[in-house]
Amino acid sequence: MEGLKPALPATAGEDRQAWRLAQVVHDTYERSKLAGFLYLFGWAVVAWLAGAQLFAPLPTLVMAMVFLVLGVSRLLMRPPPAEDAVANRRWLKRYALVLPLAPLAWSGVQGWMLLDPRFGGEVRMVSLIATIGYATVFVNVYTTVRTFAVVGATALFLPTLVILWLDMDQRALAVAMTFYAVYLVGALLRTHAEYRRRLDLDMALREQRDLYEGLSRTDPLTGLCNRRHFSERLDALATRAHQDGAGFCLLILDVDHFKHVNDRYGHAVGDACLQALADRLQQVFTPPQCLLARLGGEEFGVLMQAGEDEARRAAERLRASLAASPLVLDGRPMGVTASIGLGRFDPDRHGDADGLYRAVDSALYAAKDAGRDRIAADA
Ligand SMILES: Nc1nc2c(ncn2[C@@H]2O[C@H](COP(=O)(O)OP(=O)(O)OP(=O)(O)O)[C@@H](O)[C@H]2O)c(=O)[nH]1
Repeated sequence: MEGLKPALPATAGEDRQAWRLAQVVHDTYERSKLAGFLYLFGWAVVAWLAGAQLFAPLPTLVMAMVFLVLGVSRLLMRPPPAEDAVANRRWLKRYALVLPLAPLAWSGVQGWMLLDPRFGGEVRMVSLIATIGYATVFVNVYTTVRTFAVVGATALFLPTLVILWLDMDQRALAVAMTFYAVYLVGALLRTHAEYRRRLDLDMALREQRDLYEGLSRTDPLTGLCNRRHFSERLDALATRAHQDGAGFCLLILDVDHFKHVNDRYGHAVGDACLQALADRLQQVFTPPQCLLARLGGEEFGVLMQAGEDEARRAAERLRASLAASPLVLDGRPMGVTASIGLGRFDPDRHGDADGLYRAVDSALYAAKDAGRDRIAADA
């Protein structure tokens, strides 16, 4: 059975961290899930251009299979549920091992193409352009985690750079590629910083939304739910009761002669009294079984996922507690009593949430008429 916990306004620090982690995991997966197949495509193009399937059929096929398997393994590594921070952390660690494998394998075939004259100058040039392209994609796409981008781009670029620098005939290319590598480092730092800023902004917006959502449901004086949220939950419970017969009770509590408190001690003391009463109510009607709200003035409502007997016992506990020990305001005792109306939702009799509310309100008035400080049930 779904609990009746009130929605909390603020996002806790731990929750914030988990959200951020889940976002990084989600973005990393979405950006990279198909990129692994780019290497397979690149290899198919250069191998076909060079006719590698004719002069080295087995290595050509093996490398194609390697790129295929690495592409599929990325695709299959679906992220865990966002709320499971431990699983998300584990996923990132495992992904950090899988992600650089494809660039590393590409680096291997790139080295082969540079060192084996059968590939020819044109194919070498195409493969170098592909290497530059892959490294550029890496620093732009995997900036979700800076280490991913650094390790991937290094795996792609470094072996090629070393081979080019060692070959006296390729010095011009080596210089050009080195300049590009330096540019990539700058681009990586910038895109990573931009990604972090975007996450910060998303987080701030999410917190603002949570805050306003929380405020729109909360009574500012007592911190309990407000009438609007209470009515929504009451409607939802009544609708569900029609569907699956899940029973629940409504209690409406009204402080007796509250006007006297205000008249005698002033409005500020009256406010403190309502706050102290809200605290006392929370000791008796606890979530997730109960949802508590201030309906307005000195009137409170309780939704309780329980039968009528249990609701009546809880109401009696509250009434007895108020009678036995006064509220304490600033160290001073303040004795108040309350009248309580209660009723269990009966779809046939009440029809809908409004029907139940009217019936319980009548029970409350009956309790007032009968002398206050008592509980009356909807007949
Ligand atoms: N301090 C304070 N008083 C409030 C607030 N809202 C309503 N009240 C007061 O609550 C009192 C309600 O008075 P009545 O409706 O006559 O009810 P009562 O005096 O409790 O009498 P019974 O309900 O018949 O037992 C009024 O004096 C209102 O001014 C509030 O937010 N703070």
